Amino acid sequence: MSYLRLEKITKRFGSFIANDNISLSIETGKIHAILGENGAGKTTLMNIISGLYQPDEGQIYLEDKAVNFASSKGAINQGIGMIHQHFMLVPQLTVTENIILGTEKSWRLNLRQKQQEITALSQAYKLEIDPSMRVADLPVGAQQRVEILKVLYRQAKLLILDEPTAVLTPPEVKSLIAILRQLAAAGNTIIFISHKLDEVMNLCDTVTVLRRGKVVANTNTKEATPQQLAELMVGREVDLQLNKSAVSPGKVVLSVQNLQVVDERNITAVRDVSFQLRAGEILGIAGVDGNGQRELADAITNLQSVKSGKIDAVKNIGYIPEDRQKIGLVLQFSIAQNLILKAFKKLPFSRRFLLQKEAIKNHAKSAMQEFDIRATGEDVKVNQLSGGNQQKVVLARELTGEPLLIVAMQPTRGLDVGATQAVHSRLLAERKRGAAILYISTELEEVMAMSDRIAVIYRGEFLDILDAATATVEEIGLLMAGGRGGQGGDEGSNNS
Ligand SMILES: Nc1ncnc2c1ncn2[C@@H]1O[C@H](COP(=O)(O)OP(=O)(O)OP(=O)(O)O)[C@@H](O)[C@H]1O
Repeated sequence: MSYLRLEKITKRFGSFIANDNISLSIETGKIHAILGENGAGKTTLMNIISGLYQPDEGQIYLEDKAVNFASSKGAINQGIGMIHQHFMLVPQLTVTENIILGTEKSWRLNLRQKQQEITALSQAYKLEIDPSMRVADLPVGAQQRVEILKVLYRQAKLLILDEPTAVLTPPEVKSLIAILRQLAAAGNTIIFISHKLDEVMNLCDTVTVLRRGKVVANTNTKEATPQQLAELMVGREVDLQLNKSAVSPGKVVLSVQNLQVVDERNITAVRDVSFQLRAGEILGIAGVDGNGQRELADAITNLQSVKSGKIDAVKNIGYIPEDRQKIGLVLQFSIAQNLILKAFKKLPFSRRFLLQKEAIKNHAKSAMQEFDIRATGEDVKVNQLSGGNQQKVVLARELTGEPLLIVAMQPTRGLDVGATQAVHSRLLAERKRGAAILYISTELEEVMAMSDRIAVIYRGEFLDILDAATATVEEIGLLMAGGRGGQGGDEGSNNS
């Protein structure tokens, strides 16, 4: 029997159709993937299933019964649990407090009893967690387990996970996959949104592919190849291979000597780091999240002061920060405004202190075309864009103006296969032009494919700098875990 069935769901934002006549059905106990390009309508559809939005047309059925949710509370009451991409936990509260938040009606709260209940629940589903810990002190993977426990505590039977692996380290991804398999085996139904085709192939039983708001395929994953799914998503042939040409490095563009940086809590985040980066070269930085990458990138781009050591860098730097919502974008501004954040005082955007509307508009139009930013117009506010399209706005701004140094931190996080491929080839073209690139990513395969040399960062230190042509996954993987082996599950020194 189908647990969830959608019939002809349509959702419009003004004249824009985000979900167009969507029908699909998921059987009880199955793991179902939703695939689609950035802006294809995946999150909108999930928001409808979880009661946050109401469809303009169409009907939702749970176990063949028609249901209508007036709010997310209504959906939760019917056993639908949404695990968001950006966690909705209160960092200052403990795991237990976060889980029971909003569910307790009684005045007399027995926290110890609740803690025991939550321990039992976490053991039943093998969701390792200490219920008395403060959420702020947990690594990202553990915070996600709290989110999952929170919906299980509310007796969710259908769990929706929106790009759950985007923020996880490889060991955390492995553990999440095991958890999801177990939840499905226990009779829960799961919807899994991801841009990573290998994860979808490995984990999911069935898949729906969306393109521009419409269903283009409903199929069993076993009956499809990653290549076919990618092509269904983007509607054309895609080349999943990178074509990297040989470039001989030029003059030194960035030189870092004995750099020490402390984080916001005054803890040393970058320790005695030294390296040089030349024009036309990509230095990859591999490492588990939270090992000083962000502080290093912020120091090089002048966003964070250094404690000691020296950075000599060119002035013209493009920075793609990790957290686009906090430092990459002004969410209340339009696409056009965000695209000129760095250059609004300059010609042609400003003349005698007057903003030049036409020039700003034309610039936005061509950037949107070049970077394939999908929106109805350049005056759309960035907070109305899908996650992937927000990332493209940052890329478009930072790569315009031929920067000599590009610091790219997780530049493809949240991007679909087509956009990821476009970013990779764009960065390789920038390298060919002579830009020096610092490519920081927790995705080992991506670092290996893009880089000329690879530095491995662990607890703020560069443990080694290897030649990408000869380095092996095993070698780098071992260094990422501290180089001494047996620490494969390390989740980093902090949870930034
Ligand atoms: N509140 C809103 N107002 C106007 N347009 C919106 C709103 N929410 C979403 N959209 C538009 O609907 C489309 C679908 O967005 P949605 O977030 O569902 O995409 P997605 O498939 O989840 O993309 P991504 O992979 O980038 O997260 C996008 O073009 C987006 O700009």
